[in-house]
Amino acid sequence: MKISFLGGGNMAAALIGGLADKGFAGADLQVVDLQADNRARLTERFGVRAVEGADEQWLAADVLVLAVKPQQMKAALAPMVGRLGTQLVVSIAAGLGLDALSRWLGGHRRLVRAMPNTPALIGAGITGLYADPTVDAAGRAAAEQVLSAVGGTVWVDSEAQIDAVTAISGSGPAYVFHFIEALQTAGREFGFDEATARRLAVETALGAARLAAAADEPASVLRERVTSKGGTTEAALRTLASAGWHDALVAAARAAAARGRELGAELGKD
Ligand SMILES: NC(=O)C1=CN([C@@H]2O[C@H](COP(=O)(O)OP(=O)(O)OC[C@H]3O[C@@H](n4cnc5c(N)ncnc54)[C@H](O)[C@@H]3O)[C@@H](O)[C@H]2O)C=CC1
Ligand SMILES: O=C(O)[C@@H]1CCC=N1
Repeated sequence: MKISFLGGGNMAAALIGGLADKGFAGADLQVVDLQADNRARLTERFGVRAVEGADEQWLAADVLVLAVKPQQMKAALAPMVGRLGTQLVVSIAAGLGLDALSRWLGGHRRLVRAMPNTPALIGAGITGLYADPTVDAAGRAAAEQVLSAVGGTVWVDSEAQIDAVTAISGSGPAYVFHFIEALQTAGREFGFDEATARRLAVETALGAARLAAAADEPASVLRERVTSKGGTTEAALRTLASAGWHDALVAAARAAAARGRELGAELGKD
């Protein structure tokens, strides 16, 4: 399978790194990026061909991955109109709907929306996928193969659910990093040096996430098991409850989903 990337930024580099780890040869991967330094970095690291604009060789791939920012997408797709054949096009852009992408590609419908996340950089991503109903099983399998190079994959039942995936796992690493930042702040306040505060916070997040992944019980049961009656955790959780922490996170995810829909509506009307 030959894969070409439109945009060679953070997410494209993570995907290319994952594919290289899975045994994809540099010769089967290509990138278009406007920035010379991004092109040079990707060629040097992974041996991929990187060009400034979509030429025939770049287009002659089985899968084209759209990895530019949503605001850059329409202009980036314009040079491709009328030049696509049977390629599967996989967009990882937040918000942008299949109808807008298809229109900007001159009516191409062999399209999949995917929403990965930055842990893809270390092969620990999770990606939501939704295919245009016209995409066949082979097309779905190809999209899944690309994204599973960097972690798990989940197919969703409706396109709207891609905005929900964006809100939970696409943006989610930022919520977790914020949580780590807060625990680190507390660690520093207690007098630990930066490295120790960081280690205590990060290992806690990592260990708890691994335990949650391995356990049969829901997270609520695992939480209760940490919480001794009249103990320290109870005091901490009472403070979180009075600060509305749980509801704030749910509201944050709702805001992310709403922003995804808004981006789609704003940009997709062109
Ligand atoms: N950063 C994240 O956590 C996630 C991002 N996404 C989506 O991935 C997409 C890419 O995001 P990042 O990699 O973070 O952005 P980025 O800004 O790192 O990469 C975009 C790249 O596209 C290039 N570019 C811009 N216009 C171009 C054009 N007309 N032709 C060719 N190349 C062009 C830029 O030079 C840049 O290198 C976005 O649509 C975003 O919504 C999806 C999941 C997670
Ligand atoms: O913030 C964003 O719009 C992108 C999509 C998911 C994560 N980052």
